[in-house]
Amino acid sequence: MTEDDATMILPTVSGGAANGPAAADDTAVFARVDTGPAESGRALIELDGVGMTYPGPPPVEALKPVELRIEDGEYVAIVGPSGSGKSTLLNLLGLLDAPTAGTYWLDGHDTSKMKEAHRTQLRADKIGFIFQAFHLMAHRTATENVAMSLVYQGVPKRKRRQIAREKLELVGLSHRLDALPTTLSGGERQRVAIARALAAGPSLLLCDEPTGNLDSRTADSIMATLDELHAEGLTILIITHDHEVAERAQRAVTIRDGQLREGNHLHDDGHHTVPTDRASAGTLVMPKAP
Ligand SMILES: Nc1ncnc2c1ncn2[C@@H]1O[C@H](COP(=O)(O)OP(=O)(O)OP(=O)(O)O)[C@@H](O)[C@H]1O
Repeated sequence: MTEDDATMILPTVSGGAANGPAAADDTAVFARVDTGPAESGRALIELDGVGMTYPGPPPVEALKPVELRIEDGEYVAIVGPSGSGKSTLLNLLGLLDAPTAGTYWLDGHDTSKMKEAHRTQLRADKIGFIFQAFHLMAHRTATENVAMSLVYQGVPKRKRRQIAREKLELVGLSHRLDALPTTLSGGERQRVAIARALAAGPSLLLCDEPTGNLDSRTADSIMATLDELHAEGLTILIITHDHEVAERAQRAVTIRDGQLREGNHLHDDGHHTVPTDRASAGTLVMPKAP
């Protein structure tokens, strides 16, 4: 198991604006001092005027400057049609890319002041990723796939394997510890991916269409697992265009043409709108004028 292997766990983001104007001084990581009015919870994610313009040519403003607050322990779905900016937002929230405008606070850290190495470490410490296509390493066992995610944390090999086994047991795969991904069903592969995402004890689970490759019954059981993780206190953010997946979340936010709006407005005929009074204490403010 090498660090090169570990870097393969995350897909690379091409054509983005990483290391753009947001990257600055690696030493400047400020803990945010909350001097505002008392909030009902602690913000895990705060976007302050965060925007993303791909340089092009021609330049594409994929995310207009937005404000978004997600509190620790929330379960939020971001819904939007194709091309609305979901992947752009996911890449920013997951620290896979840096915004070209605004400030992103993750768990009190101003990520826009960080250099890439620091962002990578913060990402490994705080965020677990689940992708539609699982992104498992084909020639590694389930245990190895999970254990590799801990290489960045400097966890000794023996401990990595122990944690991997524990997480695989947690998602119901104690009988498949040494299985290769090709011998697992789609649902089992996604469970390995969930175990991997949980290995480092993240604060945030970022899920990109987690059931997109699964039949409806398997999808339901994966969503039930996410429900349980949320009940145990994990903050979960799902990016999806699937209405049923979005409805399982506590709160929905719609993205359209790079702009955010509270509630599920994926089908704007009014029949599928999730009332915002289902939302928890998190707040979202309409984007500022550019
Ligand atoms: N690297 C890039 N360079 C230039 N434009 C880009 C780049 N990546 C995305 N875009 C554009 O930004 C907009 C938002 O794209 P994004 O991939 O975030 O949408 P999406 O909602 O994830 O779409 P889908 O659901 O189809 O994956 C689109 O107009 C897209 O063409």
